[in-house]
Amino acid sequence: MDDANGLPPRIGIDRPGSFSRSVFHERHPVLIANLLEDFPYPPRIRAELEELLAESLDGTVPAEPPPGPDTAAWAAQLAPYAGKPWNDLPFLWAEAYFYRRLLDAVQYFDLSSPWRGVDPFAPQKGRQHDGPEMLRDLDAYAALAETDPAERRRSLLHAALWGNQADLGFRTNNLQAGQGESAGDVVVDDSDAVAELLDAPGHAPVIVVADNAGREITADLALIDSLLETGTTAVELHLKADPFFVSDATGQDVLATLDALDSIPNEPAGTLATRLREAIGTGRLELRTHGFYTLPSTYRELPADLATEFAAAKLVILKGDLNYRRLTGDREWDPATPFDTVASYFPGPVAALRTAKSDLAVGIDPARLAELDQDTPDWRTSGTHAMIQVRR
Ligand SMILES: O=P(O)(O)OC[C@@]1(O)O[C@H](CO)[C@@H](O)[C@@H]1O
Repeated sequence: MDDANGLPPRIGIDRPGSFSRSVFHERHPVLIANLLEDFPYPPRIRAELEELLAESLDGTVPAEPPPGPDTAAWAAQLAPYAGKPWNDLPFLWAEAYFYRRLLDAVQYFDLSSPWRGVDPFAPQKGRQHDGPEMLRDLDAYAALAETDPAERRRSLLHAALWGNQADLGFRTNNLQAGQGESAGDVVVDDSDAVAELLDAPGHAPVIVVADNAGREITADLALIDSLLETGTTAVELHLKADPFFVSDATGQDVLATLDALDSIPNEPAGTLATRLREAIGTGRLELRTHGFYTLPSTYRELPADLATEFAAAKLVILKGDLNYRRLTGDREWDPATPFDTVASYFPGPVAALRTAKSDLAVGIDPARLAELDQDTPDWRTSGTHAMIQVRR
């Protein structure tokens, strides 16, 4: 246990052979190479990206916060880490800081730059919109049209779960083409508890904290439409304010998804887009964002305004691996630790929907854990195993 707070130590990036270290040493070089291929960046930006990569592999953290609208928040974040080797940083903190510095390198917040506001990951996200996998997802969606609404909601909950497999940061150098494109093994499935919470009386909103753009946000939007159809009064969809972790969804990405749904020759997809636009127009679906989501903080450090909203919600649905890491603090938990215990501090009922893509796991039955570790040793990081976990 970590002395200071009675929690396990935070996962680091220093251990040779660890997944977290491979993200920096194997995945990030590919990520930077992809950016340099996708954009005709000028020499200054190219150099900044390469310098950031080199610094993150064996440099130290500078004291100056990156300039931009969130400089004050980053100044506070940097205080304990300035001057330290990147190698000594907690994984979650280091990754969030890497993505923030990447935005700085591509002049995303620079008011005097023509590159201001250009999402460096837009080409990668956009390629998902009319790809064969998306078309297949939407055919599967269309096939649900005649299903009973409660049954459809259940199917769409699982579609939203597996949509998380389509994370582009993860695909940078993990999945081979054709691998991991279908539902795999749901290690924990608390979907009945999700349904009970959704069907509880009352008009409090359901909050969906989004993860990735493309196929995942498409599945999330289909789920949200189904929530609104089955009695949920209002839904808030919480998005990233700025590009983050390659494919994390912003408001811009939601709009691009609605346009993509309209342009695909699939009638149920088109009518889904129409209903979603109406729901946004009437306020039943509210698109939201908050600076918290692009900081390295965990959900234990929720700002007061978000904590109040979460406490008042009927249910908060946290999508994806990064939200799971933030919920659990990205710590070296014994995987058998009950989810209820780990998430006990959360201000209201919470459901985590996540495909496992990092070393972290909690709430796993010990017998099942032994079986998984024996039969599929890479189950925690391969994206082939998933969980729906609930704390009421
Ligand atoms: O939140 P997501 O999209 O499900 O996953 C985020 C992710 O790609 O980022 C980390 C490595 O970059 C991994 O923990 C995880 O696989």
